[in-house]
Amino acid sequence: MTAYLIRNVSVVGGAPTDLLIRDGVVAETGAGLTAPGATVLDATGLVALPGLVDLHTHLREPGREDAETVESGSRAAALGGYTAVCAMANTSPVADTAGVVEQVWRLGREAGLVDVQPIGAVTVGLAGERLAELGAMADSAARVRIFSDDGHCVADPKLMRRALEYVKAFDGVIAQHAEEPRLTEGAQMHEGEVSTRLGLTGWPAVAEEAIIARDVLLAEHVGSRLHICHVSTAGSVEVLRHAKARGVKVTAEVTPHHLLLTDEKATTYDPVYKVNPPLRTAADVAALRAALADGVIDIVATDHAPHAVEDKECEWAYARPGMLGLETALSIALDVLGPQWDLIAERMSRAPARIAGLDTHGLDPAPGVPANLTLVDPAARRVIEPAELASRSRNTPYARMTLPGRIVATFLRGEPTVLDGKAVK
Ligand SMILES: NC(=O)N[C@@H](CC(=O)O)C(=O)O
Repeated sequence: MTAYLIRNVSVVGGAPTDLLIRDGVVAETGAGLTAPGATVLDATGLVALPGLVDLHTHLREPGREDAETVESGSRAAALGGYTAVCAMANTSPVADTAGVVEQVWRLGREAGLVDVQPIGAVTVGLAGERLAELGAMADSAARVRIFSDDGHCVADPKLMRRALEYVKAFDGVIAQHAEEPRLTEGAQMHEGEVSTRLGLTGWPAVAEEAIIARDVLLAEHVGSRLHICHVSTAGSVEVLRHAKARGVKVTAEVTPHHLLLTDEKATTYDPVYKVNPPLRTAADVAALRAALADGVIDIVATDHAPHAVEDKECEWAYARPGMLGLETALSIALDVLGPQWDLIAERMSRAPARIAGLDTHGLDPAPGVPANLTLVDPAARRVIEPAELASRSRNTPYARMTLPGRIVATFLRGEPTVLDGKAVK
């Protein structure tokens, strides 16, 4: 194994120091280290963060390998500074059995670019009718701890209650896609002034808020862990604030796009801006940013949702919802939060690792810690060119935008997956 001596790096925003990486761990830190035989990287001006952890990634394999594979999504993740991603269950077949989650887990190991932690479906086929084999997925080689029907809401309150009760046995968590389906029938975008102007059927904020309110009460009642996917409204933030003040075991994520973009984008009729939940108003964006800063929202999760060209470059009504996220998330966080490195490390690495139970991730670089880390150049600016992305899909909402920050290197267990801003394999 090659040793790496990273010179003059700011660890999570601290004073510059050297980091020696050897045998998969951070072996030493301090000024002026020497290490004969080590590969030296001059990291002057760079910031080292614990490798980012994405709690919400769609890798599309099995089933839609034309849009993404475990390998292409893993490469996109590494280039985005990630060392672990949690793969959503809405594949084809659905990841609702030990066999499918083990397949995804094994493909992740073979790609070897990030740790791929499969998420299991809550209900068979995401159909919302009966519970999937949660225990078998938990006991499988993939050791599933997060369960989600993401893309669909677990709408039946009795099933949701049973799922919450069931996963307590292995400290699991139910990640809810909060969308009351009766309130979003035919919805095309956020329900509000813009949808009225465009004459498009709206997805009202209350469809999200009502499910979150119900589920925090259920989680409190049964004493279970609940996680809320892609929170998108100011009202949801208030419900979560209330629940957390009561001591409910609830965590929540926000996506980069909900921190930056608004429903005004729909006026372009460009389906790249169609996403679920939809882009909301500027007031929602402001509330989400404040909640991310004060901790009511625990983490940034990408909801990386690759889609093939034919599913995106069509009329708005026929386009699939979803946006790419892995290769741009850190830049959006930097844009929105500024160089608050400790906050970025907390919201994009430490907290998601804790929620997912990934105990070798989310640890600040320090002696003895597994060398899962990323080096960021905060001064760099880059223009997003869809054709240059590692994802198999092209549906980024940031095409040709200039964004701050660049991932220079990523290390997974001491081996570089990205060097000089390029994937190593
Ligand atoms: N977030 C999205 O817009 N899309 C997700 C699933 C979903 O939540 O609809 C996808 O899998 O494409």
